[in-house]
Formats: sequence, structure tokens, C-alpha cells
Amino acid sequence: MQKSALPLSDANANKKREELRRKETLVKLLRWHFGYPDFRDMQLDAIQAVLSGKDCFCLMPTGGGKSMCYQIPALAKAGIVLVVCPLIALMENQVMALKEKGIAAEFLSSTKTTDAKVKIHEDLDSGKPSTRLLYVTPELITTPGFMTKLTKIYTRGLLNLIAIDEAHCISSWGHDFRPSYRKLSSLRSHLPDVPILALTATAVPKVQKDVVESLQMQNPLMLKSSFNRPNIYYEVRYKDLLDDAYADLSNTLKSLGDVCAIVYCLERSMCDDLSTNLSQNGISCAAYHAGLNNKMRTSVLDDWISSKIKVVVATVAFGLWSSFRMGIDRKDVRIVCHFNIPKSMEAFYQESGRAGRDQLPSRSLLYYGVDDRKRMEFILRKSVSKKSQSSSSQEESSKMSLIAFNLMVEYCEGSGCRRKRVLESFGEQVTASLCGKTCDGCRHPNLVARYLEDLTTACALRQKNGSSRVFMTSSTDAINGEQLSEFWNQDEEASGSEEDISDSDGNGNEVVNNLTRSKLQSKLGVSEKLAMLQRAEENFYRNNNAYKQSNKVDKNAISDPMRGSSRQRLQNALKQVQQRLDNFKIEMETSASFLEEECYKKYGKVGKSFYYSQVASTVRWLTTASSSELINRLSAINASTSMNVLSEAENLLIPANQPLTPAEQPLTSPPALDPYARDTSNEHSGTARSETSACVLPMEGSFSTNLPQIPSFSEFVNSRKAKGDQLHDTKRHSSRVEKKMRIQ
Ligand SMILES: Nc1ncnc2c1ncn2[C@@H]1O[C@H](COP(=O)(O)OP(=O)(O)OP(=O)(O)O)[C@@H](O)[C@H]1O
Ligand SMILES: [Mg+2]
Repeated sequence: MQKSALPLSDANANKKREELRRKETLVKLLRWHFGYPDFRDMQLDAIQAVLSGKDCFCLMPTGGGKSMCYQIPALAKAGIVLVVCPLIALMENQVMALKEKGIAAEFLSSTKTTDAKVKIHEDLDSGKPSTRLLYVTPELITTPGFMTKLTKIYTRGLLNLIAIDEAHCISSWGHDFRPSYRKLSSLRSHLPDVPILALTATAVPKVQKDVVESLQMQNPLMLKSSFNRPNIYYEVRYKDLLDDAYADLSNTLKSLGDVCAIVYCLERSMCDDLSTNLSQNGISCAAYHAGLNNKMRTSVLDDWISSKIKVVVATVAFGLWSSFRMGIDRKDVRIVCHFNIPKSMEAFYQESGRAGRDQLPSRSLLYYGVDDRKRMEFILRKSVSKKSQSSSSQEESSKMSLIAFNLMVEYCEGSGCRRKRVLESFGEQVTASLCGKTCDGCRHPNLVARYLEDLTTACALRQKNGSSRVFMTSSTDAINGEQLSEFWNQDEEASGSEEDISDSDGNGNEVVNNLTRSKLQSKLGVSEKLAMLQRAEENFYRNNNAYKQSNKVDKNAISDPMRGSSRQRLQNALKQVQQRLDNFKIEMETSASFLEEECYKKYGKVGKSFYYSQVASTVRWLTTASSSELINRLSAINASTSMNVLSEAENLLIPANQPLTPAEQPLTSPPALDPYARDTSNEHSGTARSETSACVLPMEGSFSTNLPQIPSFSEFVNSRKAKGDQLHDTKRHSSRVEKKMRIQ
């Protein structure tokens, strides 16, 4: 006998009704807790999959709302959702936001006090935990102590879901590989029935496969949204065609008004330098890099999130787990600038993806320089040759990084739609019409084509002129390991980052021990770092002499506009000094020229980076030196420059046909002795003429100046240390104004 169709369709209808009811419940949760009217894109699919016990791989664009895919399940079912997160700052950020909404979320990390940890553990052990979301680092999860705890929760049937955020970190093919993520593969064997949700915004097919296999995901629902971020306008500017990239950036930020922004740099020195420059131009700004201690970094992050500062200039580096790179959810970032070319399209996408998470129009602006490109190539090649001495798979992954970098170069050096290039690098085939003129390539194709032509011409011309190092290539070729570390301290960046991510197994005693240990290590680290920087500096001085002797470098590498802008920066710093010194008389222009000339004399032949760095050092010195040091130095400059004016005026009285005496012959080559030289003997009194630059030469015999030196890096550090000790010993009271300047 045939079965009636009626009960079956009834069953179908019931199933549909049930599905609808469940969906409505989930939407109600979303509205109630987060105030959003509806789910975005594939959020609901991911949520329903994991609630039904299925594994799910979720690839959604940056800012797409991936967090919601595990936050809603945590509210829909009693029990705990475990979230694995790569950064402590990121966990703090999310937990704080959830707590503000009245959602019971906690995180376990070494930054928590023992008391706070004990409370969380008591709750987890209670059999009826109130915690709904528990955020942990991958390091903690794989410790035996914590795994035992998880197993206990699991056997009580209270572990509902394991969410792995930034899951691309698991793959060594990915751009942010983190070895501790690899160990998460043990989760499946320890906790076999708990659904796993892997979330990422940046995974090419190879990485996706690696993630699924490593986590031993079972027939996961693969959800992949488009990578497209339609609200971001993409643009590239060419440093080599700009007079002053600093000024360009500053003007761009100013033109946008008081908006929230992130600027990414390659090196710490540039990060500090750029941040100082932007601040001097009235932009509310701070630097963020691994050279700052934890407290400073947290304070910058907090100030930025709470809008106390608008612009953060952050470094990006291999293995630097900067909070400004991934996950941090500040919605209204209106512009993300890359001041140096990123190492890959994934990194670029991740970083530029910090913009416009509120879906409102935003911008990605990349400053491309041929120097930067060559420097990055050098760094990547260097890491290839280093790694090729280890294993062949590492070698392969390093070679891949060079290939990945080439895509980034094509993004900058190619014409046409930039958006299309971004999407194609993730394997997404689109037509340029998708862009709708929201990139410079589509909106101003002729202009971009002209820029590229100019860039090619400029490069060809320089090469034709036989300039040995128009760009950074030859200078980077000449950089040895130690010098490289001064520019680009990968190990140091990585160790700095450890402070953000390290963790224990959550046991109170161990936390205390670890804290003490890590404090000792970081203490040791600082002196080691200083020793290393001093070595690098000494090395530089040695090599600088070699440079001078071989005389191979191009004298024109630092352009006049560049020098002009340095003079302007110094002048701005001098204005601050003048205010600080109660309007002490300073010849602004001449003093700025004098100081710039000193920087140029010292590093002009070596290259832009060293020169910039010395200008930054001088600015730093101007803002941190004591009043007496400043007055001594500036009086001496004033005196020597005014004597020079006098000498020029007197020269005018010499009849044109009268031969100059040897002492009056203009100097044709730079003075032999470097005014910044590390020898601190009082060299200026008797031989002042040969030791100062031609343009500020005081008249022999008529005036003898004694110019206090601007210290080199190590002298600066040591003198500050000595001053600190002295202050500590004598508890001497320093003036309020001076203190304020030092804090800056
Ligand atoms: N359905 C929704 N409607 C409106 N806004 C939402 C929705 N879901 C999430 N959001 C908001 O979108 C913003 C970005 O979400 P989230 O931080 O989860 O992004 P993400 O996908 O994790 O990005 P990233 O890859 O950069 O970490 C958050 O402010 C979040 O509250
Ligand atoms: Mg996220």
C-alpha cells in the first residue's frame, strides 16, 4: 500500500516552521543584545551550523562580523563557548565590549591578577558556570593543566563550541603563521564531539585546506564570502614623485578633519619620526611599536580606542602581533595609510581592513617608494638565504613570501583597477565594473598612467646617470646583519610581541612565577637590546668611514626639498624650545639650517634613512634636553652664525681682485672632523674652523665657540640613564615645564 503524501508534507512544513522559529529566536538575541536589526551575509548560516553540532569554516572579509558567529551561539545555549584568540589586547577589547552589554565573558591571560583568575576558575569548576564566552590564547589551551580543565567541562556537557579566531595563523602558508596555533590540532582528539568554528578574513585556498586539515575538522560547512570591501577607496601615491611624503601625509590627514586613522610603517625609527612630525603639524597622534613597554603600548591603544588620540603610527613586521593589525574593532577608522609597502597582499588586506568597519566610506592610501620596495626585497631575500640553511619547507615558504611580495608590487606599479588586483590575489575573479570607480586606477586612469610613466622615466634617468645608489638597493646590500638589526630588528619585534601573547596554564602560582620570570627576562632584554643597538651604532660608524673612503655613494640621494622639509621640522622643534625657555632668543632659520647641515654632513652621503634618523635624533634632543644644555648649545649656534654673518659682511669689503689669504679660502670639501663624533674631548676651541661647516665658520681668532654636542643614540640613552640615577639618588626637584617635555 502506498503511503499518504500528507503526513510527509506536514513533516516538511513542521520542519520549516521550526527552522523559522529558531531563526526568529536568533534574530531576537541579536537585536536584544547587540541592537542590530538583522544578520549580515553568512552569519546566520555559520551560527545555525555550529548550533546543530557541525564544524564550520568561515571566511568573511575584514570587519564582516565574524565574532558574531560565536557570540550568538554562546547566548543561544547554556554552557560555554571557548574562543581562541591570538592577542591579549584583542581578547580584552572583545571581553570589555561584551561585558558592557551585560554578557558574561571572561579571558584568561598572564595579564590578569591571581585573584581574578581564581574567580574565573572557581566559576568554571562550579558545574554551573555563569561564564558564556571564555577567551584564551593558543599557548594556554595546549598546556596540560588547562586541557584537563577543559576536559572536565566537556565531560559535564558544558562545552558547546570551540571558535578559532584568525585561524589563518595555523598555516605556515599564511602570512601570520604562529607555531602555537599548530598545536590546536590536539583539540579534536581531546574533545571529539565539540563543533569547531574556524574564522578568518585572509586565507587563500591552500591556507583554507591547511586550516581544515590541521584542526581535523569533520566535513565542515565551508562558508566563503567575497573579500570585497566596497566601502574602501584604494589609492597609491608615489613617494619618488612627491617632494615631501611626510608633508603629503600630514596634509591628507588634515584635509579629512579630525578623523580616526592608522598609519603603518616598516621601521620603528620612521614610526617615531613620522609621529613626531604629524604631532608637530597639529595632528593628535602617537607611535606604537615593540620598542615601547607594555604599559605604554596599552596606554596608546586605550587612548586611541577612546578617541583621546586620533592617529596611531604603528610598525608592521614579521611576527609582530600588533593590536593594530588584526581584530581590534574600532569602527570609525576613516583612513588607513601604509607609509611603506606591505610584505604581501594578505598583510595589506588585513591592515587596510581596519578602515570602515562601520561600513561607511573610508580610504586605503599606500605610499609606494622604489627604495622601500628594494628594501623589502632585500629583507625577504635575506630571510630566504637564512632559512635555506635550515629546512627545505622553510626555504619554500620563504620563496613564497617573495612571490607574494611581487603581487603587492604589481598592485602598486600596475595600472587598472586596484580593487580587482586585491580580489584576484585571493583567487576571486571579478570585472573592473564591480569597483564603480572606487579606486584611483578606475577614477583617474590617465593620471595614474602618467604617474607610472614619470616613475619609470625617473628610475631610468637615474640609472643612466650612473648613480650607484639612487634607491636603497645598494645601501641595503651593504647592510650587514647588525646594521640590519638597527633598521629592522625582527627578533626584537618578535620578543616584544611575546609580551602580548605569552601565557601560562592559568594556575595562580605559576602565573606569579611566570610574571617574575618575564619581568627578569624583559629587564635582561632591555640591556641586551641597548648593547645590540650600541654595537649597531659602532658598526655604523666603522662602515660610515668605509663609505667615506670608498666614496661610492651618490651625493644627490637627498634632495633639496627633503632638506628643506628637515629644516622646517627643526624650526618647528626650535619654536617649541623657545616657548619652553621663556622666549629665549633663537635665530630660527639660521639655527635650523645649522642643525640640518650637521645632519646632512654626517649622513648625507650614507643615505636618506640615516639622514632622516639623525634629523629625528636632533628633534628628539631638542625636545628632551635640559634647559641649560639647550641654552648652551643654542647660544653657541647663535654666536657662531652671527659671527659668520659678520664675516660675510666683512668679505664684501674685500676688493674683488684682491687674492684671498689661505685662511680665507673657501672650504671645498667637508670638514674632516664630524661634530657629532663620539670623541667627546673639547675639540672645538682651538680648531674650531676645521670642525664646523663652511657656512657657519666663525672668524679665526676673533671668536672661539664651544659647541655642546647633540649626543649619539647610545650617549643619549646612557646620559638619560645616568640622569635618572642621579635624580633618583638626590631626589632633586626639576622644573614642571621640563618634566612635561620629558614625558612627551
Ligand atoms: N549583523 C550585524 N549588523 C551590524 N553590525 C554588525 C553585525 N554583525 C557584526 N557587526 C559589527 O561589525 C563590526 C565588525 O565585526 P567583527 O569585529 O566581528 O569583524 P571581523 O569579521 O571579526 O573582522 P576582522 O577580520 O577585521 O577581525 C563590529 O563592530 C560588529 O559589532
Ligand atoms: Mg575579528
